[in-house]
Amino acid sequence: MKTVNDSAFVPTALTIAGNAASGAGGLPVDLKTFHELGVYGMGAVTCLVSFQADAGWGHSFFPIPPEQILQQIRSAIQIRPIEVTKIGMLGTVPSIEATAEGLSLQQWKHVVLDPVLICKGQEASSALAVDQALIEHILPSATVVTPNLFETQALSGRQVTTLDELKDAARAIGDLGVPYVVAKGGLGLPGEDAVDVLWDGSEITEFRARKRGDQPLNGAGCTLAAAITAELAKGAEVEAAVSVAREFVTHAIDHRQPLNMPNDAVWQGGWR
Ligand SMILES: Nc1ncnc2c1ncn2[C@@H]1O[C@H](COP(=O)(O)OP(=O)(O)O)[C@@H](O)[C@H]1O
Ligand SMILES: Cc1ncc(COP(=O)(O)O)c(C=O)c1O
Repeated sequence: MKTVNDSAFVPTALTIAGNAASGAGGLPVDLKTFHELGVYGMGAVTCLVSFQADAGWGHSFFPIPPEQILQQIRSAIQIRPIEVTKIGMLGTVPSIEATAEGLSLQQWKHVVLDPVLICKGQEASSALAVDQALIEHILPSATVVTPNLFETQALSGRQVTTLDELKDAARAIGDLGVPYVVAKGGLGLPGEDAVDVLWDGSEITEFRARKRGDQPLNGAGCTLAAAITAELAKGAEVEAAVSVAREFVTHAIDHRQPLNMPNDAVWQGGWR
């Protein structure tokens, strides 16, 4: 590896995620977040997502061939040393298998899994096969997993309607073998605050922010997981990384941008 100027060297993170043409989900969100937090971002695209304005904003989903997903991961780790990766939408079972093979090419300090099962508004039944394959092939490599309320229920097999149930579900997901679980209550639990919980195998820590409005925001979940990834790439411990990421996503929500789509997009710019 060439090193020209060590003081200019910035930490690196790899995102393995889908591209949302809106710029408000997946790989573009991750790279914007990495950049804003001072991390050199690299990317392997797993699928292409676009939205059809003339068809009720339905999703159009196109998977990248599995061998190309593997090739991108191999290429990224050959180009620059990477210790930390974030996994977003994989979308299909073959894509999940290719990603697992890519992960097995080297040791990772942290693998942050945002277990995106479906896009906001997509048919819930399509999540089932993906859910099982993620548990089987990716979860064993993950050091941190960041499920939203829907994904928390899917991964834990429990209904979650209260904060106590969210904590129990986070513990249950930890029992699947993931060292750190960040279960996001977000807008889905009652109360004035959006509450997330971190389960580290022995303690629960709560992270709260006043709810900003009552509409979901495109890119909030990706931004949170990408910010955790960036902080871990800079050497933070997991709890400190989640704390910064919570502040960062709240900033991005406060700077939301309107889209010609049902929900606004978060915007990461202007952070500190
Ligand atoms: N309206 C909101 N106000 C404040 N925080 C929010 C709001 N919506 C989501 N969050 C926070 O943003 C992050 C992403 O949450 P969420 O939208 O539930 O994830 P996802 O995008 O994966 O569904 C979490 O930290 C959640 O608590
Ligand atoms: C490619 C891709 N990844 C991830 C997501 C999830 O994004 P969010 O951060 O809004 O949960 C979406 C949603 O549209 C997407 O299209």
